[in-house]
Amino acid sequence: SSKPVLHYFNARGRMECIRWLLAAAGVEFEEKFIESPEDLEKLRKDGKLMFEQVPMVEIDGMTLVQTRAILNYIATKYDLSGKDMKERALIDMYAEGVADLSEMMGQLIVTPPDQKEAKISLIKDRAKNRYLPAFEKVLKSHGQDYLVGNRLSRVDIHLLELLLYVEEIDSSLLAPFPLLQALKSRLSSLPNVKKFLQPGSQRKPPTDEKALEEARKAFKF
Ligand SMILES: N[C@@H](CCC(=O)N[C@@H](CS(=O)(=O)O)C(=O)NCC(=O)O)C(=O)O
Repeated sequence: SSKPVLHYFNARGRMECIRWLLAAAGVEFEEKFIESPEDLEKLRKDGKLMFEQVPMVEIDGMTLVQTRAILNYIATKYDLSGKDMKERALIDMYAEGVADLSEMMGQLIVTPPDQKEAKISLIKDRAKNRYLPAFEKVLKSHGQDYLVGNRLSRVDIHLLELLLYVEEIDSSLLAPFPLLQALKSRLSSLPNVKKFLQPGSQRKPPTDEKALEEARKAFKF
């Protein structure tokens, strides 16, 4: 089928931002879930995983791995990476900031219980005092509806995804940031995003111990 095919386990992990970007671009995609070590081994043996790892996306005749490379390809293809070099530089800069906080949050699920509390308070501190203020300031600086170039780009989608994760941890964290709250509701009502936010879409729930167990089984970590 001409639809992209996403290979990953049935959870958020590193693939969720790719699901978000495709959905926001209005691109239908298929998913092949890795549910056992054999599933992963087969992909490896078939030479589909350049670094023996997933996420892997089959798109336009290519077998892409490396999350950022996949995101870059999708963003460029669907005109979500700015109109020129300077917009692209801002988009990349902001997207890396989103990725840094997302990475901290993504590690929570594999943080030993005795370190979880400390990790959560560090994440809340970074969100409240470093990352969210930085994005609020960008919106305040230009008064536009999107972070870059006054039109939708990949970083709006990445930030929306992050804001939802921040709220999952502590819904009061967005309270000091009215422009981020407004961005969140504007983006959430874009038709493609609204659809992805509905129950029954390919958006994944928070990773619970069960999903982690599944991944551990398949990845033997
Ligand atoms: N830099 C890679 C890292 C990918 C990665 O570490 N994948 C893990 C799975 S997960 O961390 O995304 O859940 C993997 O395949 N691990 C198996 C292995 O490295 O042998 C990316 O961004 O895609």
